[in-house]
Amino acid sequence: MTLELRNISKSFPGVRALDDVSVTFNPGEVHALLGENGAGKSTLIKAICGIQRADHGTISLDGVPLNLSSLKDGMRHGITIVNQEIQVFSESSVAENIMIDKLEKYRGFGGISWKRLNADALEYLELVGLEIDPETPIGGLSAAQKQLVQIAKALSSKATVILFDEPTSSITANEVTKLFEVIGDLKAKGYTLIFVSHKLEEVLEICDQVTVLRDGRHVGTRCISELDKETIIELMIGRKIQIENFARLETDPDDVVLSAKDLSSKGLFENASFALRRGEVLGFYGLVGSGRTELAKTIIGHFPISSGALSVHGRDVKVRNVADCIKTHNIGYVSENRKEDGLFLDFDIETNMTLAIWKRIQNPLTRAIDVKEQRNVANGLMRALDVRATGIDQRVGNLSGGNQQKISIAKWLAANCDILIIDEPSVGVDIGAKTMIHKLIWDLAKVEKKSIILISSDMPEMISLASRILVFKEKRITGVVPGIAEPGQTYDALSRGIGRLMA
Ligand SMILES: Nc1ncnc2c1ncn2[C@@H]1O[C@H](COP(=O)(O)OP(=O)(O)OP(=O)(O)O)[C@@H](O)[C@H]1O
Repeated sequence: MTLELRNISKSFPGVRALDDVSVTFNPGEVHALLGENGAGKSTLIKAICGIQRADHGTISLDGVPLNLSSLKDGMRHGITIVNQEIQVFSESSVAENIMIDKLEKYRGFGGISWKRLNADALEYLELVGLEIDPETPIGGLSAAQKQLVQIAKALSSKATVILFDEPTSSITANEVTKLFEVIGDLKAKGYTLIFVSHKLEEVLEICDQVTVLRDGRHVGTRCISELDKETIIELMIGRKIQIENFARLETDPDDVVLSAKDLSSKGLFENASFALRRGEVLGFYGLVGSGRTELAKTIIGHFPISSGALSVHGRDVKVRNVADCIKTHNIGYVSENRKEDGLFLDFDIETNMTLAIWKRIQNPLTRAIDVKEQRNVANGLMRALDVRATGIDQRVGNLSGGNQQKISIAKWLAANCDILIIDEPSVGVDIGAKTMIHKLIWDLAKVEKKSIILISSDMPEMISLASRILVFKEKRITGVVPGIAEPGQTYDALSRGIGRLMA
C-alpha cells in the first residue's frame, strides 16, 4: 500500500522536531529514513505507527486518511514496527508472541487450541526462514531471532507497512545477511518497507529510495542509484566530513596499567588474561554474551571475581564496587546500556555531564558546587561533542538517542580517568558524531596517554581504532589480532582473522 505523509509537523517545548514533512512510501520498495541524531526520524516513525500524534498534517494509506491514536490502532491499519528494543513477552512461547493479539481466534469450548495456534505460527516462522519449534520459550532466542519473530508477528497481523528501526544494531554479520534476505522477500511481495539506520553501507545495499531529514525538515528524497556514501553524508549534515585513518599508537609493552591473569567470574567468562598498556586502545571484540562486557563489568566491580587476579598499576586489587572503581582506581566505564545505568534521564544535561566530578568542583568546606565551573565543563563538552539540544539545562530524557549517547560519553570524559572502558560507543550515533567520538577516543590515548578498553561489535569501528583486538567467543578469549595501523595489515585480512577466531 502507498503510505503518504503530507505536511507533518510536531513540536516539543523549545524544539520543532518535524517541520512540514511530506514523503511518499511506495509498496515494493525499501525506503531509508536518514538523518543526524535529533533530525526527527523517531518522531516521524512514532507518528506513522500511531505511538505519538503529529500536531499538523495528514497520513494516508492508499489515499484513505488515517487518524491513529495508538500503536495498536496503527497495527489494526496494517502498520507495524520492528525495533531494536525488542518487545517480547520473554516467559511465553514463540507462537504465543506471534499470536498474542489473535488468541480469541483460537478459543473454542475447551479453551485455546494450542495445536492450531502452533501450526499457524509455524507457517509464519517458515515465511521468515526461522527454523525453530513454535513452542520454544522466546526468552532464550538471540536478538536476531527475536527480530524475525517480530516480522513473523507483523505478517500474521496482515501488516502491509513495516518499519525497521535500526534493526542491525545488535546482530551479527551472518544474521544481517539473513535479515536482508527476508526484507528482500517482503519487498518482492509488495510490502511497503521503511528502514531507519545510521549504517550507510547497509542503506546502499538494500534500499531503493532514501529520504533525508535535517533539523526536522525534509531535505530530499532520492533514488539510491543517484547516491553514494559521500553524497548521503552531505545531504544529512550539509557538509563533507573527513573519515580519519588513525595512525599507530606507540606503546611500551612493559608500561602496563591494568592486567588480568586467568581471571574468571563464574558463569560469565573464564580464564581471561590480558595486559592494557598506557596510551593504548585495546579492543574487546565479540558477540553480545561472548563474555566481553561481562569481563569489563567484573573489572569495575559489578560482578565478583571467582578466580584469578586483576591488577592495576602492578598491584593486585579487589575492586569492591563501581564507586570504588572510579574513586580508588580512577577507572571509568561508559555503559552500553545508557538508559539503565548510564544516565539519569530526569535530570538535565549539565547535571549528568558533571556527575562524576562533583567532588572535584565542590568547595571542600561548604560542599557547595562551583556552579560557574560546572557550567563551563558542561558547555565545553557540549561543543566538543556537538550535542544537539536546547541548552545544558535540557532534560536528558527528551534528547534523541544519539545525543543521549554523547552525554554518557561526556560524563566520563569530564572525569578525566586514567583508564576508560567504553562499551559500544557508537550504537545509534550518526556518522558525523561517530567520526567525532572516534577521534576523541584516539586523542585520549595518543595525546593524553589514557588507556582505553574499547568494546564493540562494529567490525569497521574496531579495526580502525584498536591497537590490538582481543576476540571473545563463548566466554573465553580465543586470540588477539593486531590493529590496522600496524605495518602490512589490511582491513580484509584483519576481518578474516577475527572471523576465524570467532568460528
Ligand atoms: N518527548 C520529547 N520532549 C522534548 N523533546 C523531544 C521529545 N522527543 C523528541 N524530542 C526532540 O525532538 C528532536 C527530534 O528527536 P528524534 O528522537 O525524532 O530524533 P532522531 O532523528 O530519531 O535522532 P536519533 O538518531 O538520535 O535517534 C530532538 O531535538 C529531540 O531532543
